[in-house]
Amino acid sequence: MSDQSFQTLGEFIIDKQEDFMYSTGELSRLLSAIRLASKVVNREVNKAGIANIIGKVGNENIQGEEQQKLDVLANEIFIEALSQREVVCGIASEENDDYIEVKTVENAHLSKYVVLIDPLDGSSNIDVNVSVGTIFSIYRRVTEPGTPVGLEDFLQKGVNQAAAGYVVYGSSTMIVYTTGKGVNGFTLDPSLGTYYLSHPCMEFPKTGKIYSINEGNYIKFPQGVKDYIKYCQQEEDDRPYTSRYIGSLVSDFHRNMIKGGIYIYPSTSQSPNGKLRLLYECNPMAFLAEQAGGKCTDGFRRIMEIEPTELHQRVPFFCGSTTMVEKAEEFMARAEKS
Ligand SMILES: O=P(O)(O)OC[C@H]1O[C@](O)(COP(=O)(O)O)[C@@H](O)[C@@H]1O
Ligand SMILES: [Mg+2]
Ligand SMILES: [Mg+2]
Repeated sequence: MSDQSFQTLGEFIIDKQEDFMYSTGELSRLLSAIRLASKVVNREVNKAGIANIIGKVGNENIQGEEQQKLDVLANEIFIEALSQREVVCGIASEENDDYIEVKTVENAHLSKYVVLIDPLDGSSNIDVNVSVGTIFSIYRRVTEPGTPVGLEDFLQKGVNQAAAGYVVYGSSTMIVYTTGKGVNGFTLDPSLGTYYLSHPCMEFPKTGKIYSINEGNYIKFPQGVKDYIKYCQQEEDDRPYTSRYIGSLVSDFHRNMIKGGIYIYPSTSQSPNGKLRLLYECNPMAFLAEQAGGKCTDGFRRIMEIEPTELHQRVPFFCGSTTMVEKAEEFMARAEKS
């Protein structure tokens, strides 16, 4: 089957506009801006070793993490692409302390969308040529278009997302996203610079044999997580499961969605809310997981029902094949009672 027979992402975005009765095309233009930015980041990631974009910049972001050069570059590329078009009125990013009100183009304040991004996910893997990603979450603002953007436009429950997705810069580069009508994946043909629909209607297998967790933190994990890891390693039924942990949320999630599996970043004795950020890591992945028939909780509560209180707040994260997440929750509830 030649490239031409695959639907392009551009065609798909336009076609799917009809799904929304009163569509103005604004969301389509916003998704197209993300598509463009992902190609620019892809070009930089592919030549990272020879383009002096490996290593640290020497600053810390608001999370207290040392920023990698590619964190900063990817952040600039996405903010540039989004703020040069009248598609968003506000942007929040892992790499910016506060949200940005877009004033670079005349009518940006009339836009009804805000975007939250993790411009480069899996930063610890940049220097070692292991796949990394970008994560995005899109909301309709709650304040009136034409009025100043406010924090309340960003601090919305995940259930309010208009769209969410990720880009994985791996052996091939893919965009995977949802607008609440299923999950579709598109592969970039670098020779043409075009994304093609390669993974229509992606679905999490109901169960799987892969568990993804940083076992190096084992002693700091809650008892319920320790018990679940033991369960995964027992020789019984279809177990032991296989342990796979890339250390890039996007890549671990992507593999588990295709093969069946669970990714866990729990609370630890040091960080009671774990590491991952609710608004631009957990909510978008939860929206995708649920749209693909999977499940996503903090071990007890549905991630997308959590009421956000801060832009960079963290939550424990259990995400993947429904049966596996429910089993992990069983161990969490049991440990909680004992
Ligand atoms: O090294 P750890 O503690 O296991 O953390 C790895 C996790 O942290 C992250 O790198 C956090 O994301 P960022 O790289 O965007 O900060 C996830 O992608 C990954 O799953
Ligand atoms: Mg991340
Ligand atoms: Mg990041």
